[in-house]
Amino acid sequence: MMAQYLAIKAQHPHTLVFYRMGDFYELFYADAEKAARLLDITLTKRGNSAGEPVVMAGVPFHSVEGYLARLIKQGESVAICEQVGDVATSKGPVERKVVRVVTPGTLTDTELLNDKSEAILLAVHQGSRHRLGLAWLSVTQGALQLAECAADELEAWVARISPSELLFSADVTPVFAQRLKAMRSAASFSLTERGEWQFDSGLGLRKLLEQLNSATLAAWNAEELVQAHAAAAALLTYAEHTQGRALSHVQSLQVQRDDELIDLPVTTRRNLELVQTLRGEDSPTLFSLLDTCMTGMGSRMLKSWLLEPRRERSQALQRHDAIATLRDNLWQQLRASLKGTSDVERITARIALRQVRPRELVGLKQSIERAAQLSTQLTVSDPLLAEVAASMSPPDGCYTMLARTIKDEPAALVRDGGVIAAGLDAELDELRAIQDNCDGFLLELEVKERARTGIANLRVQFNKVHGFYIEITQSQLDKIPADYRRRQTLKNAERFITPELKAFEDKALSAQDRALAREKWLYEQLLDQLQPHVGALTRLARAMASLDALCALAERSLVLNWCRPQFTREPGIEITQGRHPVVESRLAETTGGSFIANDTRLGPKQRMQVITGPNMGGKSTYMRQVAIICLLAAMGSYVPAQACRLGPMDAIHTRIGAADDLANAQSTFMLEMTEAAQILHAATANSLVLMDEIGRGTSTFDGLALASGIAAHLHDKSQSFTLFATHYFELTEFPAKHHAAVNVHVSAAESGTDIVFLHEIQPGPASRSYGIQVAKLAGMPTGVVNHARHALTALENQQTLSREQVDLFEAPPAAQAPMHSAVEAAVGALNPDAMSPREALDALYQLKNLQDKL
Ligand SMILES: Nc1ncnc2c1ncn2[C@@H]1O[C@H](COP(=O)(O)OP(=O)(O)OP(=O)(O)O)[C@@H](O)[C@H]1O
Repeated sequence: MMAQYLAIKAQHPHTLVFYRMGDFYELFYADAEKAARLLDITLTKRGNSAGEPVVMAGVPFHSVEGYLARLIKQGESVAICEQVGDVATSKGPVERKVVRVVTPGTLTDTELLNDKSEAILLAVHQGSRHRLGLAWLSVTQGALQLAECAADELEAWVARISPSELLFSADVTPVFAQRLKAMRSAASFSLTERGEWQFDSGLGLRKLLEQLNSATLAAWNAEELVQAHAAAAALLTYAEHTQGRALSHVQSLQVQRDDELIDLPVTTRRNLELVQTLRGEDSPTLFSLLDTCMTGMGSRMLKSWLLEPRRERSQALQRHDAIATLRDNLWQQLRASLKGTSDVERITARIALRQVRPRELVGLKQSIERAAQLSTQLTVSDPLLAEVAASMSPPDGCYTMLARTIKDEPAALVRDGGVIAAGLDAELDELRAIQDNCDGFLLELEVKERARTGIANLRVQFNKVHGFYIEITQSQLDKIPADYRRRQTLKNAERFITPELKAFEDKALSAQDRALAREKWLYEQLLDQLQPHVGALTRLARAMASLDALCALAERSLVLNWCRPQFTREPGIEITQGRHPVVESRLAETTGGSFIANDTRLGPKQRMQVITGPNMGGKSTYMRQVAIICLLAAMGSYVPAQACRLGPMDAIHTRIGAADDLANAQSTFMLEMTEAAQILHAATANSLVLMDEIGRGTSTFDGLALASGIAAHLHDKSQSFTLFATHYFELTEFPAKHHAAVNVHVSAAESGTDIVFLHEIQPGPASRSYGIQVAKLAGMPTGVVNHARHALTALENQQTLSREQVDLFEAPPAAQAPMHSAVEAAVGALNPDAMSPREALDALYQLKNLQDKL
């Protein structure tokens, strides 16, 4: 047996092998030690193999899901090795085989998956010329996605795709491998290395065509993406390897191009608390507020809309139209029908993978019935809803097939029997009848034997271990007939069997085994018959999910009093009485206070607001609310405002104070500057940029100087729509010299030495900063507050005396032409890809000459 185990283990060296032995999955040697540590289970030693005791640990098979979940959460993968041979006929150890490999990115078990998020498997191929190929999919969703990007964009892509597991080739460069590891520690996905031969673009193209059952990828615009094909090869090979079969349900492909989506960098997702709070919790976030979906698939769809808003706005417009239609009462009826529907998307994937459980099929049957009901409720002219209704008409015959085949309340597992409905199969019905007649036969036999032996308390019974028997108490033993054979002795009784009872037992037990085998066979038949419907069921699932997400948005818009946004061709952001939805609902829940709504006007002539005002005044809230409103509109939702008109948008960038990133050895200031630099490089005239107190991580002068430089760059070069909150009063002079910038401030009122926040955005700069009043509010000891007041007066007096007029915004003197500019210009003109080795050598000599002349 150990030889068999070691052969299997050799094929799965990096995976924990769960080796089935009777009612347990056993782990051996290093696997056992690791599992004992991770799962806190007992390590034992048994027997001997190659002169050493075998170290092992085991988990009971019926509770394996819980253990798997814990291991996967810790980033481990597990190969499930089952007995596939027949125990009765096997000589030596029963044949065993790895039937599937459970890994973080390829989970399909409902128990192991989070309802509201996908487990995504991503393969990254390091191609030539700094191009990377990406391919990803969620096995339970069956939608393949491809993309190619420049090498330096990988972090942003990975952050957006948010994989649970990332595959990379064994031959990537060490620097690339290092980058992947850095990303892993930031986002906690597992990294899986695969043989380089699996990242083959020819293989990828073949596999994609096979999967899509097509002769070309032209229809998907994916023909040229050779690097992505290579990634797809590794992705599909690995996914098939883990499932132990081809993924027949993966029938759709989508190519993502980086200029199609509104760029939401990692920092933006974090700072806007889209799906996680800054503390890493699931709520309160924008998503937790939005997600009132009735089904897990609806929630997942909604999340993908939120995190992947498109620049092109026709889809968002369609959703706005659909929400407008649903708001007329329809949403309530529809949600009532959606309530309690099963996760058709995941069930369908599990049908394709032949892992589906009987009760899931009952759920599917009921959901198909609901879908039919929903599509009749959806007789509206709205194009998107009409499309949803059309996709929801159930595949022909599917419902009847399920209804005829599966019992209404089947057992949890096929191996337990009691799954297939009566009346489907005559043979099964007959085998079941034999078992059902059992009770009657036993009663009859009991009466007969009592009469024959004259033993009044004689009992005929059955138990799983000993089978059928006649039980006679000690005192009556002298009355037993000659044909009674002893089966078992108890303290006060003996158990016997007779030839007649034995014959019945054989028949009944074999009927039970045969019925079970027949049920398994019929179940497999059903899975075969369901396979052709997988495509239609996937469409139905996606339609239901979209409808659920749209209904949730309609419900939110009514309950939270949101309005329909308008899109304009002209650039600009015009929000009337906008609110921050999460802060607003938190306020209502906690203090019952009402949120102060604010207007925002940004356009070509007024691109930047310099925002000042006291701490706690509401600057961050205001800036975030603008970004959230833009994002909600772009995803197709209504928005928390009275009115809203938005021009085109390509990105939302945010630089908002963050804690030290100790894991990556970056100080607060370094992080602040890195993030700001990234924004300055990426932002365009159609981007929204939020800058919150930039420069505060260093000395006042350095910080102020940097902040003014950054503001000038955003105003003059990027020309982005910018909200720039600052505590540097000097910056309120910025708008005087920059025509497209204005001062606004959050209002506060003083009463005596205290301060009252009004949270209103008003034109003009703030008059002062109220830092000391806020510290007092925060419970700072009176001594410290008095000391600070005194020190502040002294500082202010000193500054007035020595104030020299410094023009912060004066353009720097034209930088002297650097010594090597001619060399730089020549280097800039080179195109290495287009040069022959000879030309490259000549160019090198020319450069050397140039430098000598300088
Ligand atoms: N418009 C508003 N209406 C009602 N309450 C608000 C509003 N804006 C902010 N608040 C409340 O004030 C608190 C502080 O807001 P916020 O963090 O935006 O202030 P801030 O000006 O950015 O402060 P700091 O400068 O210290 O970062 C919020 O948590 C919220 O409770």
